[in-house]
Amino acid sequence: MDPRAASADAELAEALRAGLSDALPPRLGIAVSGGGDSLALLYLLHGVCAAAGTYLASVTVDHGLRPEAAAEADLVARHAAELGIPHETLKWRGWGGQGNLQNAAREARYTLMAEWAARGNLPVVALGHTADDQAETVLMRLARRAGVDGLSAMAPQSTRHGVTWLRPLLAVRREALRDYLRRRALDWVEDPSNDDLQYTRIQTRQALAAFEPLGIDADALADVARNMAVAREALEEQTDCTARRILRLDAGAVVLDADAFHSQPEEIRRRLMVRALGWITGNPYPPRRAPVAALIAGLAQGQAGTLDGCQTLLRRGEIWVFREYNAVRDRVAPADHLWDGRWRAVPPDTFPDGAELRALGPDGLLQCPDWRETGRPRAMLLSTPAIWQGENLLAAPLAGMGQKWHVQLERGAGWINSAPLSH
Ligand SMILES: Nc1ncnc2c1ncn2[C@@H]1O[C@H](COP(=O)(O)OP(=O)(O)OP(=O)(O)O)[C@@H](O)[C@H]1O
Repeated sequence: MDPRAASADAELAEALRAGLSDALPPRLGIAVSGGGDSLALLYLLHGVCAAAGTYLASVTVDHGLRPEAAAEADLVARHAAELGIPHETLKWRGWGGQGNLQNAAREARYTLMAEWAARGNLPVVALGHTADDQAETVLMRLARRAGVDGLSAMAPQSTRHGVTWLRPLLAVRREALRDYLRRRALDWVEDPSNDDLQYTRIQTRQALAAFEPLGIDADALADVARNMAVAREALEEQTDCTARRILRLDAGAVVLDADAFHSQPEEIRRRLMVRALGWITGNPYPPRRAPVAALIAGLAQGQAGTLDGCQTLLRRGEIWVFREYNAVRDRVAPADHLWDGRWRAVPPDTFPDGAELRALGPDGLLQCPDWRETGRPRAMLLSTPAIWQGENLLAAPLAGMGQKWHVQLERGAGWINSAPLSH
């Protein structure tokens, strides 16, 4: 091999090792679309895994959206066979013609691949995202006016559907991977949608080329993402520390010391509020910045507010964030089922026939003479879980009625804070 090619190969292997940072797991999966990035990763990882004694298995999802898809999956299968790597093709035929096709295909792809990984006992799966993908993601996030989190773009390691996804090529340019394949005379698939301007990612790719003369190239934007990821980690750590000091959980609500909260920097206040809302609703997507800022500004003036199915109010120097009654008033579940995605009832002995979980509401609260002794705001108690039999209130444990019943939160404090908190 000529020395320049050998040194390009060595550089790539080194970049991959740096991208893997941690030791390889004993069993690793790899998702290969047949495109240049993931095919090069297949060959690169084959070498690294063989040296490390790691078992490697590969997968391709055939979305059935293009006539060539099956042949492309076969191409990957042949490459894998050549290397002695097990390969499986998973077929997706679930497109119902509704909504955004790219999003539906991606969601289905990750679900299918996670199921494959679970079946094959592969807790970690590698993906072929490159510095170019990262840069395009940063640009697309700019269009959405992202902050530090959004501009951190894709993480080198993330968990989804119970699988750890690795992106060891995030610092490697797409072209370097194609050169690697060309040096080996290996064919890859060019996705024909690359020429199709209707997809934002493709438009972004082309816009990036226009920025290059200004020094805003893929390497620069991938660096921005890394810088933002470091800043994000510091902000999260600061949010953790602050939460441990000024936040407590009470009966499914989040309670914050108001003075301490308002003396925090704006970004920490925002993160605390977003965590509180997310812990209550279970929604992994944070609300937009502007309404969160408005909610916090309102609280500083002593005003109650609502956002994302939650309510906030200020009472005796504390900010209460809790489920909004209107968001759960129509939610009904059999008493032995989960209610509002997070509550479970525990009966004194067995569940009575026809017992249901519903919000306590104003009528129920009238039947709880001791509710004031709980120290909880009235508005908050309205949305707490109560056990009903028709119109008959059997118990409202969080409002001090029917003490033999209990209600338990399924969602642990870990959702809001790494520190153990009581509820
Ligand atoms: N059909 C597929 N089968 C297996 N793996 C795939 C498939 N499509 C994509 N991948 C994996 O995902 C990586 C990223 O692919 P691509 O950039 O096309 O996906 P995306 O949809 O743009 O991004 P993301 O999947 O992160 O949302 C590939 O390098 C490959 O590892």
